[in-house]
Amino acid sequence: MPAQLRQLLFVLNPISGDIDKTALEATIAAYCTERGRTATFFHTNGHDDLARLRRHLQQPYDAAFAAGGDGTASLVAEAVSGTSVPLGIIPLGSGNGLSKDLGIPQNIEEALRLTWDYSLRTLDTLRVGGLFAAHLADIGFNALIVERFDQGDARGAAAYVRIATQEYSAYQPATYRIETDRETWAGEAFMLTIANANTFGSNVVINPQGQLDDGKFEICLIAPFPNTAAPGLLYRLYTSDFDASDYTKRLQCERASISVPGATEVLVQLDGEPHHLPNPVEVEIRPGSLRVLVPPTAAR
Ligand SMILES: Nc1ncnc2c1ncn2[C@@H]1O[C@H](COP(=O)(O)OP(=O)(O)OP(=O)(O)O)[C@@H](O)[C@H]1O
Repeated sequence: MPAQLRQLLFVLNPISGDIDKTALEATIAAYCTERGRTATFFHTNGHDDLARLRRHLQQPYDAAFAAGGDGTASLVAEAVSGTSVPLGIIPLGSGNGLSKDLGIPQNIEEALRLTWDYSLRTLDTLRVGGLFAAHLADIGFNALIVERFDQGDARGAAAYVRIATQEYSAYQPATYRIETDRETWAGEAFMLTIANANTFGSNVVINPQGQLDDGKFEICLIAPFPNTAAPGLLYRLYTSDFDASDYTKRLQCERASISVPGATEVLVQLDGEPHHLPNPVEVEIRPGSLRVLVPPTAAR
C-alpha cells in the first residue's frame, strides 16, 4: 500500500480549457473530506504564480495537484521539482498532454482517485534556455501557433486549428544548426520538438517510444514539405508512425545547443507557453527530478 496522502494542495487555474470551475472547489473539498483528506486551494493569477506557489509550498503538503491544463501542470511541476512533494494532475485544460502521456484519467472524479489510490513515478525534466519544461517544447511552426493562440482571447482546440490553418500558407521555415552530445545536424525545418514525452494534447504522437524517465530527450525534426505531402504526414503523426515519413528525423541526446544563424532570439514554446529565448537555445535533461502520482494500472 502506498503512503496515505493527507494534506493536499490543489492549484486551480480559473481560465484553463475554457471550463467552468465554479463548482470544482466544493466538489474536490467534499471528495477529500469524505476520505479523511484535507484539501487546500491555491488560485493562479497568470502573473507571479511560480514565486507565490513556491512560498506557499513551504507549508508541509503530501502532494500538490494541478487542476488545469499543461501550463498549470508545468507550473506545479516546476514548483515541486527537486523536492519530495509529488505532482498530481486533475486534467482541466484544452489539451492535457502530460496527463494523457502518464495514463491519468481525463474524467475529474476518476483523476481524483489519485488522492488515495496511486503509484509514484520519478520523471526527468528539461531545462530549455534555462527555463523549466516537463513535457514538450518546440521551435518553428507550432511555437508560432502557440504564441498567436496565447495572444488571442479564444481557447480550446478549435481556436488552435483555426490559427494553424490561417498561418500555414505564409509560414517560412528557418534554418537551424543543432549540436548534441552525440552528433551535429544542420538544415531547414518546418518545426523541431524537444521531447521529454511522446504525445501532444492534440493526440499528435511526435516522439513514439520516447520515455519520460530514460535520462534522455529527443529532438524531433519535421523538414519543410510540399502541400501534397501534408495529409500523409498528418496521418503518420496521428498513428505513431513519425519515423516512417520522408520528412522526419529524430536525434536522441542528453544535451543540445540549437541555433538559428543570424537570429538574436528564438521563439520557443515550453509546455504550451511561448517564450523568446536568447540564440542559441541550450537544452539539457535533468534526470529523475520530478515525482508524479499515476494510477497504479499506468505505473511501469
Ligand atoms: N487567473 C488567471 N487569469 C488569466 N490567465 C491565467 C490565470 N491563471 C493562469 N493563467 C494562464 O493560464 C495559462 C495556462 O493555462 P493551461 O495551459 O493550464 O490551460 P490550457 O491552455 O487551456 O490547456 P492546455 O495547455 O492543456 O492546452 C498560462 O498562460 C497562465 O499564465
